[in-house]
Amino acid sequence: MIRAHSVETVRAAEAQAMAGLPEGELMQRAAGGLAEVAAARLEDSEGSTVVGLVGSGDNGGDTLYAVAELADAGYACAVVVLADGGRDALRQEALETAEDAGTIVHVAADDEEAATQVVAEADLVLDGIVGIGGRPGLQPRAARLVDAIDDDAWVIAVDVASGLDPSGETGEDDAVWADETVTFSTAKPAHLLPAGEAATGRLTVVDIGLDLSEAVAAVERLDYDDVALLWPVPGAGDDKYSRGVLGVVAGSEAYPGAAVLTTTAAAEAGVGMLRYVGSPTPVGLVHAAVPEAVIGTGQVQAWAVGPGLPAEEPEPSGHSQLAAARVALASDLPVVVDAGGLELVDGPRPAPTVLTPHAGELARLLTRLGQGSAGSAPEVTTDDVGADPLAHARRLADLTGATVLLKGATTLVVTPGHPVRSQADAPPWLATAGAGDVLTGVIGALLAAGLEPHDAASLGALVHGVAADRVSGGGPLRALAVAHGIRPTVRDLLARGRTAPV
Ligand SMILES: NC(=O)C1=CN([C@@H]2O[C@H](COP(=O)(O)OP(=O)(O)OC[C@H]3O[C@@H](n4cnc5c(N)ncnc54)[C@H](O)[C@@H]3O)[C@@H](O)[C@H]2O)[C@@H](O)CC1
Ligand SMILES: Nc1ncnc2c1ncn2[C@@H]1O[C@H](COP(=O)(O)OP(=O)(O)O)[C@@H](O)[C@H]1O
Ligand SMILES: [K+]
Repeated sequence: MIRAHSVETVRAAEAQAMAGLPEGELMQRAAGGLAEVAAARLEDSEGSTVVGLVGSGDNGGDTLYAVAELADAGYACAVVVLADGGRDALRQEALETAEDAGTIVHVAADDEEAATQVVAEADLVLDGIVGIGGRPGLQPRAARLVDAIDDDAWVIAVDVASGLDPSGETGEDDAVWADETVTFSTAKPAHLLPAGEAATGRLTVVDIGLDLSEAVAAVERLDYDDVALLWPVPGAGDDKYSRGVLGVVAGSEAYPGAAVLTTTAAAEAGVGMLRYVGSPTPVGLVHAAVPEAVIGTGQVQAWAVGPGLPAEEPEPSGHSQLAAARVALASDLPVVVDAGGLELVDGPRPAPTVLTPHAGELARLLTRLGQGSAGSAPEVTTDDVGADPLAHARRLADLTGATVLLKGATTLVVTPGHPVRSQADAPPWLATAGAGDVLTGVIGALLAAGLEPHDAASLGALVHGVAADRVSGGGPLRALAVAHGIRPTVRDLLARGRTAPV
């Protein structure tokens, strides 16, 4: 699992570590790790020129010491001082170390043209303008210099791409767009959340010896090795009932295919048994596509409700299905709710619940629930959710007490009282009709097996994304192929856990 810690948590761990170390030791470790990564990238690209953009804080200090090491190693190095107050605003010791190693120093406020030219010619740029002490956005001069960076240069953000909100709460267009971020001891929330992830680029964590083992993470991301830890694997004493029965209420006369996608995905995820509740057309399709499924209601351990259910009043043949959906939602069993099922959600349920909206569904649901309780709450639009996905997912989680899985390129899983999980495993090809129905089936299978909603949702998102990536192989995919990709994906990810890491 990749963990990101808040700025406050990192600063506390830093203070604790500093108490037992000589002054400046952490910065030396950070600079050493940074220089090592930078040298490796220069070697790979056969680059020779380095420019450090240096702000007034410790992020600039890291950068100056790293540039000094690179200059010592023979690279042609310069720094551009962006701090208000020029050279005087910097740590003099760090600046002198860089200069003594042969680094050329430009002060942007004194000669912006010369600074711009040296930036434009660099093969590798170290962004040390601001780190975790940064406020969102770049000052105009910094923005102009960042604009001058050559498209072919390799841009390494030191700790956090300058201009981002380190907490990843607010998005910011005016930021350094890094190819890679070298961060220290732990990721920061901006690295894993939609607001900062794209500007972060590849994330490299350099250990500088901060102890965060007891610290609560702000954001988590499951990785491949977590599958073997979390996936429900049957034992010799299990039978189909003990492994978990999933009831699926999905598909309709209008959208019969959703029933096939959801049940196929649940079957591929290895559910103990499947019950399917629907009207005649989807029943016929499920019979043909998933002969393992038993038709009709019965005892289950969890429900998957909603893919392909009409949001409006169903055709007469769908009335008993709609009633089954309402019974499932009113039950004390775990339920994953998607698509049309979300229209039936009117507040907290007293049982484990996963709600899986995309941005538009989340906007509609928040508008409805907000207006239901306050009477005059403003409408929430899809654009509002897109601009601040995490805050809106949190709002629905707070209103319902449920786990909210907000779908997108980065899928967020928000459960009150837990660190946010953020999964970015899928290729953009997954943005295709029916892909969400597959996800619902996988999460339903995991709930039926007894996983907590937070784990079921995030593990489901991971496996769904990895399956899509395999099926795509860089090209188009269809939702049914993703459903059929779940089984080999889980098999291979489980096998990873049984062998040495590769
Ligand atoms: N906390 C830690 O554990 C460690 C931190 N280190 C480094 O120290 C950094 C944090 O250093 P600081 O606390 O000095 O903070 P920063 O270096 O991130 O920046 C703070 C300075 O930048 C100014 N500033 C903030 N936002 C700005 C903006 N948008 N435009 C222009 N100026 C802005 C502030 O007024 C302040 O003077 C980390 O990111 C990391 O690079 C490392 O040296 C080693 C260990
Ligand atoms: N740009 C993207 N990159 C990767 N995955 C994406 C992207 N956009 C959407 N997805 C994923 O594709 C799926 C789409 O689901 P959904 O919107 O519910 O479609 P449908 O309702 O047609 O099944 C979700 O799992 C979502 O996270
Ligand atoms: K930075």
